[in-house]
Amino acid sequence: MSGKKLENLNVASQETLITPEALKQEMPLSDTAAETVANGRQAIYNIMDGKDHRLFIVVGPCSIHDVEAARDYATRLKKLADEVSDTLLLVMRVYFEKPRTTVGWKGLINDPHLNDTFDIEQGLHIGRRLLLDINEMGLPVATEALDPISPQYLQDSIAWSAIGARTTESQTHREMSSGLSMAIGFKNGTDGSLDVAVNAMKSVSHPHSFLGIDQQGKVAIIRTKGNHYGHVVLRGGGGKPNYDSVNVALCEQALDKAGLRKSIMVDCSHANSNKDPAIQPLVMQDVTHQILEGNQSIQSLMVESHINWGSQSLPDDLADLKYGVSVTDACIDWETTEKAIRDMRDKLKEVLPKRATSA
Ligand SMILES: O=C[C@H](O)[C@H](O)COP(=O)(O)O
Ligand SMILES: C=C(OP(=O)(O)O)C(=O)O
Repeated sequence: MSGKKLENLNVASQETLITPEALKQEMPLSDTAAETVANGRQAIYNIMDGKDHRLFIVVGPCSIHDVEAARDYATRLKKLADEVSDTLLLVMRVYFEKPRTTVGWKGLINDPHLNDTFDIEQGLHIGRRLLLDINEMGLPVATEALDPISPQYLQDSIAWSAIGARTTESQTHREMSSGLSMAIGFKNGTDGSLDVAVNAMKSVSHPHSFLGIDQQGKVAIIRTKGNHYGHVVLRGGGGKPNYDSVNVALCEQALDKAGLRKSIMVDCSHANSNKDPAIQPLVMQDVTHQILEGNQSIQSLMVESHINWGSQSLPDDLADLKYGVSVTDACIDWETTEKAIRDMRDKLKEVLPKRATSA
């Protein structure tokens, strides 16, 4: 046997993490919270199957960095969700894992103290506590499934998941999604390509076998049944939006050709807003107009919204952080969110119950 060290040459250290089972024993879902998750998932399935006339809207901060502000936001959103529930199903965007173009803060689970200490075990605890509390309020939750291990710790409390533009083409993420227990939205690529999302939907509906971990944290072969509730998320890309009626029609054609469900989510942010939050309400208005004009395939929207407008860089002294302002992409503020959602509800209230979806 060679004495040469050949592995882990670039690994600085390794630590064993709490198991998914132990975290869930410490922080179990209450009956009320479990009901919120199950009802939220079923309502989304019903919308996608054309059995529920409502639109679902994934709305909330680009990322969660302050759990108190997230609870404040959830309390406001729950009130609004109840008010518009005859027309819109509001699901709170609770994103803990941020895919970065190059480097940057990777979210609350990876670095919960926002200071490069990467206390992932604490991040899982803080994240799970928040998910339980929001579900306890009766508000269903949406997140991005980025890390292939973390779902075993958190996905029992999630009603809808996204695969991001940077990972829709990744086999690992498609395999994982084929086993997730909720509807999954696949973003088009950052260059605007739709093919990657269409291919992801094909892949995810099939069973897969791959490496993962079980509830005891042991490496396992995971064998999945396939997920039949994949759908496309149009987020724009390559410097161009794709929420307009021409791009939506092209997307419908591509889905039709591939024999896939014609269920489209429009992401009002990212390349569809050129990352300018002021554009998001305009995208919402455009989508409303498309539905009034007879569109049948847009079943959901995504909106990046926080308590206060815009974004901030992480300051050297965290005491300088502004309350309720995103530390990743810029968001619309709460007043604008309420207004845009109420406008949408008022305009679609009579029309949606009469709409025959094509999904
Ligand atoms: O939604 C958030 C960002 O658009 C995404 O995580 C990429 O961020 P970055 O380009 O700032 O790294
Ligand atoms: C990273 C995100 O979006 P995208 O994958 O579309 O860039 C997001 O929604 O937070």
